[in-house]
Amino acid sequence: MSNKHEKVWDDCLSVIKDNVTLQGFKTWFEPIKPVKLDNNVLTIQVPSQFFYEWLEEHYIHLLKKIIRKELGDEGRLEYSIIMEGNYSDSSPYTVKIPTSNRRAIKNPAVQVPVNVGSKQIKNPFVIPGLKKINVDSNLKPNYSFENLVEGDCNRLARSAGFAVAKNPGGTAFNPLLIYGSVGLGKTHLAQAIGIEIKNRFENKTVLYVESEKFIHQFIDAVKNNNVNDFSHFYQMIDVLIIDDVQFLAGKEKTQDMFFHIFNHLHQTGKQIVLTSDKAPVEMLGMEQRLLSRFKWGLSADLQTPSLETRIAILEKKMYADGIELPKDVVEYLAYSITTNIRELEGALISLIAHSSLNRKAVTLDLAKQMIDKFVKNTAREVSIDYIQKVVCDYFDLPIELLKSKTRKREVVQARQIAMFFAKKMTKSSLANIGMHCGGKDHATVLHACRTVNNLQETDKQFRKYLDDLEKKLSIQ
Ligand SMILES: Nc1ncnc2c1ncn2[C@@H]1O[C@H](COP(=O)(O)OP(=O)(O)OP(=O)(O)O)[C@@H](O)[C@H]1O
Repeated sequence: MSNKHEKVWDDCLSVIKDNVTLQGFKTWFEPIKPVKLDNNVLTIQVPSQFFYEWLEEHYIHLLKKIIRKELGDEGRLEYSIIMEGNYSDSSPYTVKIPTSNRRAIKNPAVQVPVNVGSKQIKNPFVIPGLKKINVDSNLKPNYSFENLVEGDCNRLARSAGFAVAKNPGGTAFNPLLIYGSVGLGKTHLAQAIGIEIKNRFENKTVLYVESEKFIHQFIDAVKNNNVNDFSHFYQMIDVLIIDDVQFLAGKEKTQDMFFHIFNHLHQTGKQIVLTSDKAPVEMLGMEQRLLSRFKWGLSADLQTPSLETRIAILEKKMYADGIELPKDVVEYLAYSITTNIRELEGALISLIAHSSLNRKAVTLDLAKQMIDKFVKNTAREVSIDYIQKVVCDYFDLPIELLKSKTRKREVVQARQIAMFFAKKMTKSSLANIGMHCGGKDHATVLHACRTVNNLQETDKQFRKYLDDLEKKLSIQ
């Protein structure tokens, strides 16, 4: 016949089983051993301090309820924690904390002495680094799939991400590596996957972590002899999202640890999502065995968005924030900032802030002043598209005509002017300019530039057109 403490714990387990997922039960309750029952205090033995913290963070209410039910209002629970590397040792240390004492965990400054044989340990609840991990809370609700505008630039990565979210760990895209240059939406997409998984599979543990944080947690774990807890923690995750994995380059020990975590997760059918600013082939300082694993799944890149996608992103953002702006301002922003969506959003925000602080309406002129300052330090030139748009607006012509092969006089002149400014204000080759302007060759562009130069010397009205247009196009 089992002892009283075993019987009580058995009864507790049968209630717990009905209230947690099977996976949660296996992971967090099966390893627990009841130790004793004294004066309505049930002591249970848990495999590590981290394990104890986890129970307190995630199952406190359930445990309290059950203990009260089993042992009455005076019932309490105490943990006996097995020290690191001592799993089956019979000399665990006991944390004399009832389940209701959460202060010790929430506030690391609280000193709680714990007896370990004759030694006193202070702050047994603080596992530097690990303390800061808050599973599931690292997902920002705004970074959802709904808010991620789809375009040619991200179609593959986005749909692979969505497939992963529908079936985490169950597709060939494991790991899913999303790469691309700065500010193109890697974090947004990686988080969208996490959010979608949480929406679809409530019980899955999703963790988003920046690689730098992972590195620091690991360093702290080494310093504090908590490496087992660290790896145990990461091996429990169902969906591990590591952002900016390129920062692991050159960090051999961390890569080693990550390699083991990766293998464990992959073998147990867990999903891994990685982001990087480089393709795997370009990641110098990364161990070969890790690189080859990165290539097991799918590497999908994010490209710079097209003009239409940039406009759609701005419109989505404005809609979400309840902002309305004149169409030409939105277009100007999208035309001006081409390679970084974060900058594009930043420009929009500064513009709105500036206009509301100074109580000025947002006009194209204001946008120009602001944006030109905003992107001063980034390599920037007006695009051929923008020049064509401004020229067509000025002459009130549809842009399609300018891009067509028509030889109507007024269209030819506008086209030549657009070519002239494109040559003057962009680094595009003559051939490229020609291609944008009705599929002309480089000689036609050269001819256009000469014609415009000649006309501005001889025709006053024509020179006025050029001055007006130059002002509109100018970057201060
Ligand atoms: N397709 C998109 N639709 C809507 N917003 C987007 C899109 N792509 C990026 N963004 C927005 O652009 C901003 C920058 O994106 P994010 O931080 O994900 O870029 P990143 O590639 O991770 O950058 P970094 O390389 O600096 O880490 C975010 O506010 C994000 O919401």
